[in-house]
Amino acid sequence: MATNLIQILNKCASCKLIVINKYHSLSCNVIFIIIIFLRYITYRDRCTILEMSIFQPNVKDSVIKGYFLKDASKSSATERVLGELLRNDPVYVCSYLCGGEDRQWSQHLWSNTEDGWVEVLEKYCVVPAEKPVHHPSTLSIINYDVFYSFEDAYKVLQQCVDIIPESKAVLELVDQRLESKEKTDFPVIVIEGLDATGKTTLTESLTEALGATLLKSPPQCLSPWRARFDTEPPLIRRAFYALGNYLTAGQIGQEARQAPVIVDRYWHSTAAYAIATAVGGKLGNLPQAGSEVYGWPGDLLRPSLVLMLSLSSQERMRRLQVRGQDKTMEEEELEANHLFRQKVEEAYQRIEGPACITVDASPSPDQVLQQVLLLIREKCHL
Ligand SMILES: Nc1ncnc2c1ncn2[C@@H]1O[C@H](COP(=O)(O)OP(=O)(O)OP(=O)(O)O)[C@@H](O)[C@H]1O
Ligand SMILES: Nc1ccn([C@H]2C[C@H](O)[C@@H](COP(=O)(O)O)O2)c(=O)n1
Repeated sequence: MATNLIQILNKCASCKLIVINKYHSLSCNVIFIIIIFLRYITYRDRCTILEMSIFQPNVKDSVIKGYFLKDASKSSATERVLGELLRNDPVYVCSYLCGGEDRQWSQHLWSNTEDGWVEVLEKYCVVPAEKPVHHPSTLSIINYDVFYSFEDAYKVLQQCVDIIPESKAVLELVDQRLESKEKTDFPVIVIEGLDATGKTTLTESLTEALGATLLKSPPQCLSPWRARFDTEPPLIRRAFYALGNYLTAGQIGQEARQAPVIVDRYWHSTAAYAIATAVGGKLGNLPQAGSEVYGWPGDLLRPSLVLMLSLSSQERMRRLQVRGQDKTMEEEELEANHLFRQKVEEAYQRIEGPACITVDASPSPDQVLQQVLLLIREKCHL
């Protein structure tokens, strides 16, 4: 990362300013103001803004997300206005200067005093560093992209009530959720997979074949708010889906007293999409198999069996075209980004407690059904 910073700095010609803010700790209002302001000055003064993170190599939760602002103007207006905006908020502000005979870059920390932002005397040299073992995006997945307890996801939506009024309605529904026991009387079978792999087709035929109850995550009762939360940043969006799983878990607990339950998407989807989105770049950047990010939340009902439908990308694309429905943003991303699709599938396969079993979804609907019924009979003794 330090190398990246140096590469960026070396392309800079004059004094630069970096604003790093900790997304978790800043109120969303402040973040929006900063973004609007940055867009405004970018437009006016030809500043460049890059998303940026700082982190200690291989140290968990050390990633701090922020912005790198490359300010081409000679005036100090940018610093002044930013100083005003950030007066009362816990942000780190640093500037980078290139100087001396060796033209070395140095980092200068800024401090928020009664007289405004002032540079502290201490300064640090910017030097290249070894490539870290863990990709920085994997150091802050927990409780930012993936939530491992009801409480952690709930807290996020609670903090959003002022800026996203819909959160209140979601929290009210979640407050009335049914409690689920650890063990269910009848088997609970989850069907997972990328879009258009045949989940709806299979879950419907399975439900009929087994005389089961069909449930979904997120559950139907969250539908009015789903599109709203889909436009939010990952922290909020993923907390919404995490809470959806707890609502579905309550329904599973209730329904599995009377009959087997089939579930169309559950925790594997929530975690796999979130991890694949959070991890930038290549497949190898995913946290290694066995990492705690692939663990199951301790307080979420565990299904008896999780099956992941897998298809070649050509056949999946063909089915998407035949279906011809509107695509969600993430579906579009899947089409455009083969790498992302691979990362989602790989993350699915690494999730544990229970792990998913991959099913070849390319045969005819009836053949897939028969194959899955065999697996269910073998694993769940149904
Ligand atoms: N085994 C199959 N062989 C051929 N076509 C199939 C098969 N299963 C489903 N399809 C077709 O592929 C399309 C996508 O299937 P389906 O809607 O069941 O997928 P899905 O995984 O539920 O998608 P999404 O997650 O986007 O809702 C549909 O047009 C469906 O009729
Ligand atoms: N339990 C779930 C279900 C869905 N999601 C997210 C992951 C994708 O962004 C999208 C896919 O859903 P679909 O378009 O197939 O309805 O929803 C999740 O995070 N958790």
